[in-house]
Amino acid sequence: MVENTAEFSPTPWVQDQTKQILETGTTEGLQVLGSPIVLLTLRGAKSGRLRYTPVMRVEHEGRYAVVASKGGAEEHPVWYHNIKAHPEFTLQDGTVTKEYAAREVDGEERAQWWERAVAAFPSYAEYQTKTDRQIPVFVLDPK
Ligand SMILES: C[C@H](OP(=O)(O)OC[C@@H](O)[C@@H](O)[C@@H](O)Cn1c2nc(=O)[nH]c(=O)c-2cc2ccc(O)cc21)C(=O)N[C@@H](CCC(=O)N[C@@H](CCC(=O)O)C(=O)O)C(=O)O
Repeated sequence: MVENTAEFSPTPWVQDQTKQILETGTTEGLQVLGSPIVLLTLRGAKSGRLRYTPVMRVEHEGRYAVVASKGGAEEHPVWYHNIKAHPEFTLQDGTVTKEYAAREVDGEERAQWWERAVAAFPSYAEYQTKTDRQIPVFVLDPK
């Protein structure tokens, strides 16, 4: 089945940022509260459809972290399940799109990447105070 595009988020502001990335060809200049973002293209856990999912840019030496914060909501974002079901996907940073393999991290490795995530987007620390849910962190290794 040839897919020429993925689906957009039903959330208007998220859809707008995604469309801006596709129209300009870059994530450059797009921010949330002053911090840069990147664009994931994930495969739905149940539908198998491709879905554009922008997240904050957390990068260190060519690897990225993706934080399933959903603003500190009580439940994980739905896309958390998409990554668990299909951990290999593309991430676009600037004009560059590459394949990564994601793995959920815990313990010392999670602590290290959580520190990097909060440095990149300080609101993550506030989101974690809003919920008893431990906000999942995925590390993306280049394929
Ligand atoms: C509303 C729902 O959203 P969600 O997946 O819960 O994700 C909520 C948000 O996290 C998501 O919009 C993020 O992109 C928001 N967001 C961030 N969200 C974060 O959690 N962390 C971030 O760092 C982050 C940064 C960010 C930056 C820019 C921006 O525009 C948005 C940003 C959604 O998109 N539902 C769709 C898709 C549902 C889906 O993926 N279905 C799966 C099944 C999933 C299952 O197994 O249940 C399928 O297709 O098979 C729908 O209802 O049609």
